[in-house]
Amino acid sequence: MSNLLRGVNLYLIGMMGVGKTTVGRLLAQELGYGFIDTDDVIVKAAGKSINDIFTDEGETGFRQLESDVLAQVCAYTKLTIATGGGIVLRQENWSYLHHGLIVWLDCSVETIFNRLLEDTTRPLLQDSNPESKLRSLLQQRQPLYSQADLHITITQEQTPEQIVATILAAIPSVLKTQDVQHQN
Ligand SMILES: Nc1ncnc2c1ncn2[C@@H]1O[C@H](COP(=O)(O)OP(=O)(O)OP(=O)(O)O)[C@@H](O)[C@H]1O
Ligand SMILES: O=C(O)C1=C[C@@H](O)[C@@H](O)[C@H](O)C1
Ligand SMILES: [Mg+2]
Repeated sequence: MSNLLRGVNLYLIGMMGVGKTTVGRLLAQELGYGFIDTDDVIVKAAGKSINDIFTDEGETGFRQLESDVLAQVCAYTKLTIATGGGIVLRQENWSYLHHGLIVWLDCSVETIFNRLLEDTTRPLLQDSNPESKLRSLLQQRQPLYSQADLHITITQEQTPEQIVATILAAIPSVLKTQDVQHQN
């Protein structure tokens, strides 16, 4: 599989909890690519948790760190990059994302809500009504996520391995479109 993308980076975007980190790690193995998670890089660089970054520097401070990390990461090749759920919010980030192939992982709010019920590491979900917060975030972000090259809809039952197989099977169709575009 290592030749499938010819070294072009693959960016996973989508709502928090959809599985970008989980799927991205496996996908990188299948592609023979390195794996990077922008949230992890931010936490290491800042020396504190995402919750603490939001508390100390606000969402604006976090988004700046996120853009800085993305700008650095996109200088490399042969990477699968799991992004944070809000990476799509800043327009400048799109110029970095478009260096690679962008895959939107999409699933229902119910699935995300069930997965993150006990999880306190997503500051934007520390809300009196996290399910409604998820719905409004998705409504706001859907037009942005839909700018991805590939839209992969996943069901609650699909395993990470099955999702990886679905993505790998869909990649050639997108590459063909891009090749055709280059010829025109
Ligand atoms: N296909 C799956 N089936 C069952 N559980 C899953 C699946 N994918 C991810 N999970 C679980 O859902 C939770 C969230 O997954 P993950 O951290 O990969 O999401 P994410 O998209 O990276 O979220 P964030 O944007 O917050 O980083 C984790 O507990 C993970 O184990
Ligand atoms: O959806 C979001 O805005 C976020 C998702 C996570 O990946 C983290 O980047 C952070 O919790 C913010
Ligand atoms: Mg993640």
